[in-house]
Amino acid sequence: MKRKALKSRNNSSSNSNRRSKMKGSLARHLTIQLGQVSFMPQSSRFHNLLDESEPQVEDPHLPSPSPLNRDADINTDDRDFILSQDFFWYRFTPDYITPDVPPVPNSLDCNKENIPCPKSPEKVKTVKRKRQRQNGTLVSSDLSTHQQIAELATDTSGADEVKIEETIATESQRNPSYVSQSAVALRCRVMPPPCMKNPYLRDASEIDIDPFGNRRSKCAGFLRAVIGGDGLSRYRTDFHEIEKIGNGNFSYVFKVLKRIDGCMYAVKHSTRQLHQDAERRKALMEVQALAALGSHEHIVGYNTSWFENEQLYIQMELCDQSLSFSQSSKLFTEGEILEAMHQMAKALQFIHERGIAHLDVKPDNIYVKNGVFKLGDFGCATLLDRSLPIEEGDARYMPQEILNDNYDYLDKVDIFSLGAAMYELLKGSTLPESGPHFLNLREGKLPLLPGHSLQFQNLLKVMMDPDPVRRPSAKELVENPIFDKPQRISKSK
Ligand SMILES: Nc1ncnc2c1ncn2[C@@H]1O[C@H](COP(=O)(O)OP(=O)(O)OP(=O)(O)O)[C@@H](O)[C@H]1O
Ligand SMILES: [Mg+2]
Repeated sequence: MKRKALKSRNNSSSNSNRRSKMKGSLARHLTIQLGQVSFMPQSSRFHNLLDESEPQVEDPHLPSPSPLNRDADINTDDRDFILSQDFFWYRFTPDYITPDVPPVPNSLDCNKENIPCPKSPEKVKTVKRKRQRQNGTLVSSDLSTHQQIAELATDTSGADEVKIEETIATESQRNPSYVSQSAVALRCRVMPPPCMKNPYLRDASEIDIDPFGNRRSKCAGFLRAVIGGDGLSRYRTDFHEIEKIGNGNFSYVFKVLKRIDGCMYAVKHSTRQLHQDAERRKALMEVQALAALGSHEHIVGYNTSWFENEQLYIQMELCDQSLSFSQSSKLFTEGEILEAMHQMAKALQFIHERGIAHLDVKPDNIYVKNGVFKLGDFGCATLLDRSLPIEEGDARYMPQEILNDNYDYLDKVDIFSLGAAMYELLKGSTLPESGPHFLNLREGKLPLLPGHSLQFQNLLKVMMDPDPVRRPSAKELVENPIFDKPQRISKSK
């Protein structure tokens, strides 16, 4: 093991030559390993870091440098360099750190049995210390020769203390096939890139955030937040969090700006860590259902999902609000409710035709976006053929047969729930969770709602029939003549 400290830039000429050689080697190596790397001429301590973290001996496995790289060698000899932030950004995001692919063997190599397999990088012990800067030179008295030292903080003018990070690396971590551990640690300290403005969005300029604010003033907060279980956060890396827009029994939902495309999304993540495999598999069913369904106008759009810190994150289309009373400041008109019901019936027809039941249809899980209704929260979705576990949704919207563990007509469970949800919206107050009114609703006894059309109420009554067979299918519902006449959809009641 060997110990190195950051060097000042006034090195002897022999050191300088050695460094130049190393830079050439490094440039070639990084170009090969990481693809396109942009070099920006600039004096920087990043350069020193890279000097220190790379091997000094050229790797015989590496292909010869391309003419382009040779040029880079020649042109870079006399200068200091900083790898652009994009380099760290795109290449050192943890999700993208993969062992370097060993050189592709040609036909002559096929018989070689001892081509080394890439090993996973070992964990490094990281120690943070504060060091005194004296006359512009770092004091490094207490470091062993086996430690690599990287100066990680920007030296702000006038500051006489800088944070440095000492990464204690074993020789095996210095395998040139990998992104160096120091660089990965450095990635933790690099600020997020600015949020991009999407020029194709007509109202992009109205985004009410300072896209660079995160870099200017909240860096410290970001750094603290970003360091999770594995030290890095895909959520923080890829998204700028705007605000919390909802929370269910199991999840928080945030409005976020995706940095790379400049668009707004909703990201939902589980409230607690999912330690057990079974829990994770259960949680995954939601995204698997969404992904299998694909895109539909009346189903919330799904983008991607990932596990982070033992929580499942789901990126999806951002909607304006849900139909729950807690979120909407106004009561809905009968025309709006009819329209919502028609659109939800189309969503149910779509998912039932694909053999899936939602099992948690309720106003909280129906979202509105630009006047279009969308079914969301597929956390209870299951297969109609009962080949998957069944977890019933909110009891207020469940029919009697589900409460009796009869799962023969799961598609009709959704029809009952939709009827109950629409009845609730028409009535203007939440349905009971138990008691006589709860039982009456399950026996088909719906108190009449004065001021609303009988035709609509009769339809709700048949949707909530105690006998699932007598309830209409989603397809029949979509084709009900009640939706034929042009609906007057007033904005508010
Ligand atoms: N894509 C979205 N766009 C806008 N708001 C959303 C979106 N997804 C969820 N929400 C809001 O977050 C709330 C909670 O989301 P969701 O219902 O998916 O979480 P949950 O924990 O599974 O809920 P539940 O308690 O119903 O099981 C929703 O009621 C809605 O208000
Ligand atoms: Mg929900």
